[in-house]
Amino acid sequence: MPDGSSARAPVLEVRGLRAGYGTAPDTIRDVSLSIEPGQIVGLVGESGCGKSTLAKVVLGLLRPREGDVLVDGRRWGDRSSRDPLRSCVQMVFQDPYASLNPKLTAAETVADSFRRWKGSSRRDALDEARRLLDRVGLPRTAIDARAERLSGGQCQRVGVARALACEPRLLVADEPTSSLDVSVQAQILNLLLELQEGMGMSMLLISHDLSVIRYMTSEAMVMSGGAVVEHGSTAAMLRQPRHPYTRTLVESIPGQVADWA
Ligand SMILES: Nc1ncnc2c1ncn2[C@@H]1O[C@H](COP(=O)(O)OP(=O)(O)OP(=O)(O)O)[C@@H](O)[C@H]1O
Repeated sequence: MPDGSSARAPVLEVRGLRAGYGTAPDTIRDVSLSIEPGQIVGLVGESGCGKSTLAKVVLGLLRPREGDVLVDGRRWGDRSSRDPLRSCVQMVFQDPYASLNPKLTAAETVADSFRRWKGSSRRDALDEARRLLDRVGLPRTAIDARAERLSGGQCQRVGVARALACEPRLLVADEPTSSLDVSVQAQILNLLLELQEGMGMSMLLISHDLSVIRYMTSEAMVMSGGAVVEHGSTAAMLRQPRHPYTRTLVESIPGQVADWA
């Protein structure tokens, strides 16, 4: 390209997005962002500012009122369940217990994904699931245990493996560690980093915890009241927040900011 920039399309491009529920006013407005291949972008903001709403639009679960969502340069418009783009964007949920069927084993849960997205036979899907669960660090003894018997961290590893079964281009992780014990949070964040590096996957990481955003991302955006109020280098944003809301956010955790300085 003449300007020397990469010829590869961003994995996710969101332009001028406006979205909301029913007849209520817009929940999010004028949201634009771009995520390059292999990049993790952080999204932070107060409760109710519209982070999950943006995630729903990116996942194709909520139709935007205005604007475009492109995945790998292709319009994310048709919400048909057969749309191959659906498999390109996967989600890791906040509450790993609630997101799994408690009666299915870890292997059965992930095998379901292989059958659904790759059309694998039951036996092949279980083999593939066991290999993937091993890769995400689930202990062998837990692979054939029902989800209801697993710890929160183990359930989240199953949730991650389930999302990875279709080799997504983009993982949307909505508060993936906020319901886990502090001791387990770092393990799951490191797992996500390892997988992102190993698979070249991109990630939109949603968190209200600035230390998580700091640890995981080099670029982040801050939302407030449904709009993006700051967007840029994570380190610069934490050192010198420009928007009053970002300043409030950073100042509310003085101990952590001092550690990062
Ligand atoms: N299904 C829905 N129907 C109607 N309103 C909704 C729906 N889901 C969310 N909202 C509203 O949209 C606004 C934004 O919610 P959203 O879940 O996107 O915020 P959030 O930033 O993810 O919050 P949190 O950090 O608490 O998860 C809130 O006022 C919420 O009540």
